[in-house]
Amino acid sequence: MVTPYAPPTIADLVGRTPVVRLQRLPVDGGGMVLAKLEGDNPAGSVKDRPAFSMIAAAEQDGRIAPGATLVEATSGNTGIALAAAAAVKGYRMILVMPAGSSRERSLSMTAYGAEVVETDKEGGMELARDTAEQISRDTGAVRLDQFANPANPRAHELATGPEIWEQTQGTVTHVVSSMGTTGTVTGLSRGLHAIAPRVRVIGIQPAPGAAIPGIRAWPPEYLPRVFDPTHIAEVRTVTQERAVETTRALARREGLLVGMSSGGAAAIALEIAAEEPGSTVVFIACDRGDRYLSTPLFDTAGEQA
Ligand SMILES: Cc1ncc(COP(=O)(O)O)c(C=O)c1O
Repeated sequence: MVTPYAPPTIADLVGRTPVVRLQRLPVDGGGMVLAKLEGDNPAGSVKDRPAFSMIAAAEQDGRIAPGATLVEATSGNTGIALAAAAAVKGYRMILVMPAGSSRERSLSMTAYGAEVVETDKEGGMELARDTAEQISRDTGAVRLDQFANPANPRAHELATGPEIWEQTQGTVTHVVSSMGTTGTVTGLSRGLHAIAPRVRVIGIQPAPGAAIPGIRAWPPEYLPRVFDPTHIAEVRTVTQERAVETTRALARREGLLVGMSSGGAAAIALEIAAEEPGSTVVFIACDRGDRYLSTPLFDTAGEQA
């Protein structure tokens, strides 16, 4: 019997992102460093996985049906991913984000048909989260709440972690992931622990005062509910300077145009590989650098290449 042609949908293209080996950044006699390129997801970031997973879970629970309105607080990538997922599923999407995020981000969201509500920059993500809650109370819009929704880490537990194991043919020794909602680090550490408990998963947060889009060192009262440190070996901090420097080096010396949180994770991955000869260190490259071209991230005019 001939199998009928079944072309993939956009949801089918989420995940199975490539892994590439760094070639020119120095590891000084240490291990190998690999980047998992989450910017290759269809809406451009690691957040495509939880966006499609949270909407699918809400549909399965009967919390939403086509025509429903959804609301979410987001620093950017989740909003873009949710806007894409809501567009193809037929939901109205309201996204709440602090003012001052890169212009590409809000334009991408509105291009997908979402509505963007900007909150005061000084209030940060905490105010955006409180505002999304208020909109939900006032209008009945359904909150997906990526900070508390188990479908966020589950997407990484079921896919991102096992993918890393398979793609490295079981040689991975360390995985480095920067922490925003902490869904990626929590989920992939669970998924990897189930297969290979010896793999060390390292979370990255910004050093005090560092502004790295998408990641945060949370005050205890705002620590995301999805956070589960059980299988996270350690949390390291990265300065903004090192994150920026490494992001630029990834573009100029590796041909990898990624965002600043990816550069922060890469800096720590290089540090670990230098400490551990024979290691295979995978870092999560959360999104693509072209999402930041209107910001100073790659504005190196006058600097030495
Ligand atoms: C650029 C960027 N890096 C890292 C992260 C962190 O991912 P997670 O929320 O899974 O911790 C995010 C999350 O939105 C992000 O947008």
